[in-house]
Amino acid sequence: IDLTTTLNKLHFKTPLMNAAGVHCATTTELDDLLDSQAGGLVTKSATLQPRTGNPDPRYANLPFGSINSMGLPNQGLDYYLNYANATALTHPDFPILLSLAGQSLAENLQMLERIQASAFSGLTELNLSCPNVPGKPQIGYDFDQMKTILTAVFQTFNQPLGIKLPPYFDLAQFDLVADILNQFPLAFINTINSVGNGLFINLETETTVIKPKGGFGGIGGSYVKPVALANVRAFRQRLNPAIQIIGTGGVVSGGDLFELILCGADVVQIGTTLAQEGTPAFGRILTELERIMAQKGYATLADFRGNLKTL
Ligand SMILES: C=Cc1c(C(=O)O)[nH]c(=O)[nH]c1=O
Repeated sequence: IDLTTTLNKLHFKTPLMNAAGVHCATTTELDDLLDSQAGGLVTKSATLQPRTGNPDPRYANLPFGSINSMGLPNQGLDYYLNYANATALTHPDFPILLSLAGQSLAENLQMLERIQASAFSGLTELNLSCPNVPGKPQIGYDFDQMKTILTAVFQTFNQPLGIKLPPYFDLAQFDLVADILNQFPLAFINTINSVGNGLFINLETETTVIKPKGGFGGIGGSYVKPVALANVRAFRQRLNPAIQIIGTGGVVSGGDLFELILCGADVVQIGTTLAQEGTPAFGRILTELERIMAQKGYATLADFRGNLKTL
């Protein structure tokens, strides 16, 4: 069984990695990912300066997933850029993605210029879908702003770039967003980010379970797998084949991983499952995938990638 895959110029030994924001905010967490069976890693979405984020409790595990309103806590771009450049020396072939979530176009352009001026040779993921910074609407739902940002970004940045998208729930929106994205030389899209602004209640105490934003937060885990499958499938059907897809959302088992690849994902990320199970989740899920591939007679991921059949 050959589990290798590529994303732009990066070669992945396995198609599974962390989702930005989970187990990737500090060098300790990032080194943990390096030593795991993950095929690559992505750093916590960065802003130019460090941020402490929203007040606790800002994350909760739920019966079928998780809710979070972290508020973009991170160590600042230079911390992650330095980690990426140091790791490239010790692990030259390990794929590293830098995630950015600037709070303005100017901040995103400043960060891209700093990355471009550095020795960084990995992939950059521009997060257009953070649902948890109070007062900041998700760029991914403002199509004019998304177009403006992508135009400016591609005038500034000449390294491979992908974007992290929020989930969409309407076929006309898939058409509209894909039409915008197909106008740009994107290396990849990553879909989906958490399903924004859900609410979970503690029935006993009649309270919310997280503090920020009155308890509203991004939903992840099994709850969102049908949404992730649909978004990967819809964009694979609509996007220029040169734009690859990272599939994220609701992956708990090897079967879930298989399904996202069947919808067209080139690489798959886990967030909630990694938060709950730790890095052993990578080996468990990959072993389950290999068993399914062997049972079905598939030797490589390309044997079934994107081959979902309809009735
Ligand atoms: C970058 C901020 C994000 C956050 C956050 O830091 O609150 N949570 C998410 O579920 N997705 C995000 O994109």
